[in-house]
Amino acid sequence: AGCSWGYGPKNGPDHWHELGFPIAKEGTRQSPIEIKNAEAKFDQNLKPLNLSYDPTSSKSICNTGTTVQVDFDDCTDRSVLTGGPLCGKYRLRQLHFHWGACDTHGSEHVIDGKTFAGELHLVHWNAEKYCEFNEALKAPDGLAVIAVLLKVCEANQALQKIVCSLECLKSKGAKTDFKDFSACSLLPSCLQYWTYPGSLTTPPLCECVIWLVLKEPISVGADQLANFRKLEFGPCEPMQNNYRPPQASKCREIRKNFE
Ligand SMILES: COc1ccc(C[C@H]2SC(=O)NC2=O)c(OC)c1
Ligand SMILES: [Zn+2]
Repeated sequence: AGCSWGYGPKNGPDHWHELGFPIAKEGTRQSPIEIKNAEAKFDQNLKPLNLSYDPTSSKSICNTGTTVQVDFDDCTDRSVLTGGPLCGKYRLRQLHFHWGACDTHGSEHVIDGKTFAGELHLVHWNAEKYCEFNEALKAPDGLAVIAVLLKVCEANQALQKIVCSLECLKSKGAKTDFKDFSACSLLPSCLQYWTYPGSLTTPPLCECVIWLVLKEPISVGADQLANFRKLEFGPCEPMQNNYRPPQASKCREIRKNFE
């Protein structure tokens, strides 16, 4: 088997199509994209996002080798997302981050030409319509991912519990208990969003995601973000720039629930 995908010069986003994921090049709804606010259409029928997260549903936090990820118990409807453009109940499965080598870039979505220092993804799947996550991956409405942009300014108290756990997650595969974490504490106060049909932003790049990109970023302290960069992809390879750049919009409609 060829070298596995990653974010390096030989196995990064520009190579994913030749590493077994042709959809990277041939797909019609690949993510992330650049969001141009003026071209997004206000849709009065878009409902507010309705999040009901049970903090006791958080289980563990791990270094996946490409990001740091908090996993939740998604066997029942303990933490769910409804509303927005969504039909049905989407269960929170995991949250993870993307960030840069420096504070000027690192986000996956780009807003009117502006890149952010990083991006938080809260991954949900349509457990009302599909029996299991892997089935949802094959469906155009299988997943709903909330994207929150990270801007470097004051430290973020809600992030601190994650930042403190990073020192024991340096190596790929490291994992530790992560109980009683309130995912909603990471969200900004304003939940206005852009929404568009897209994909996973890493292989297998399935075109199964309804994206919900929040307009309001959350803050992260410069030294908090510096701690993320101490994680490793692999031995002596600092985990940074683990983001895919924007992909062709291919005339997709982006809607927003604000004027
Ligand atoms: C095999 O299933 C997968 C594989 C990868 C991811 C993670 C991707 S998708 C995203 O939004 N950001 C990422 O890094 C995933 O997430 C739902 C599901
Ligand atoms: Zn992601």
